[in-house]
Amino acid sequence: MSTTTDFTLAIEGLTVSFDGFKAVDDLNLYIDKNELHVVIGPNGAGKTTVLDLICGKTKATSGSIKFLNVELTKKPEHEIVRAGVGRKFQTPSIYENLTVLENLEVSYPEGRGIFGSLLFKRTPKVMEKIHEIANEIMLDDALDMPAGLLSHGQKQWLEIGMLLIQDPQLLMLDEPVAGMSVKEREQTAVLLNKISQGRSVLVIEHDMEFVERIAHKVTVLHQGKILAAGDMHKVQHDPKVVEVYLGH
Ligand SMILES: Nc1ncnc2c1ncn2[C@@H]1O[C@H](COP(=O)(O)OP(=O)(O)OP(=O)(O)O)[C@@H](O)[C@H]1O
Repeated sequence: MSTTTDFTLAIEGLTVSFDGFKAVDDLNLYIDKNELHVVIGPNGAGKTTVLDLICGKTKATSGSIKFLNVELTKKPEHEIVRAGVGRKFQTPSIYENLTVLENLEVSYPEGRGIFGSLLFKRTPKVMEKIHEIANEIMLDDALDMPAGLLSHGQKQWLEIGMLLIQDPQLLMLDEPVAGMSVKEREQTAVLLNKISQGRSVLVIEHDMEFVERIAHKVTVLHQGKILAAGDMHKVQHDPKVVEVYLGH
């Protein structure tokens, strides 16, 4: 049996109040290495707030977030990123005027962002990593293309690549397939499956067909609390989940 210390992410008793309103209320959530965990739930359930708490954008009122056994709740956002937590927001934040290759290059840990990259050397090690990631995100044929010309789905993959190149141990994605075509959704499912190998992935998603394809475990949030948790089959057939979420 796993103990708390074996988990990549162990959240216990996590609570945040906004003017007395508990957006997240005494949450416990554990994610293993190689696990792709999906959080679902109705609008306003607290899903985005959980990601905000993990990445340090919002500070917890009480409770604990342990990442690889290190307490995150008191750390500033940049230290949490450096510790190995990557987060992708819904709208991609890529550099549209730079090529795919340059976008990956500026995201390389020693690239130090867009200004540092002026002094940055394209060593064989860096180029190898860029090609490896480009291949993984299905953009190896588009390396010299300005990112602004990519399709919506490809822009999302590029941003995932920009996180992967930093080799995070926990990757968090907020509605990764919103606005994607059917084919892009299928390709994204394969991609997420691949990138969960060797790390932990936490996804917020509303598209249940997609959740069914990717989730190893599902947590259903409702009014800041866990309504149900377990594998997809279990939560899908939970009468409480059907009542507040899936039945609508
Ligand atoms: N900084 C904040 N100040 C005040 N209230 C907030 C703040 N952040 C979130 N909330 C409230 O907390 C609740 C949970 O919001 P959250 O965005 O986490 O829900 P969600 O499950 O992600 O919803 P959706 O599916 O619509 O994105 C909402 O009622 C929201 O208005």
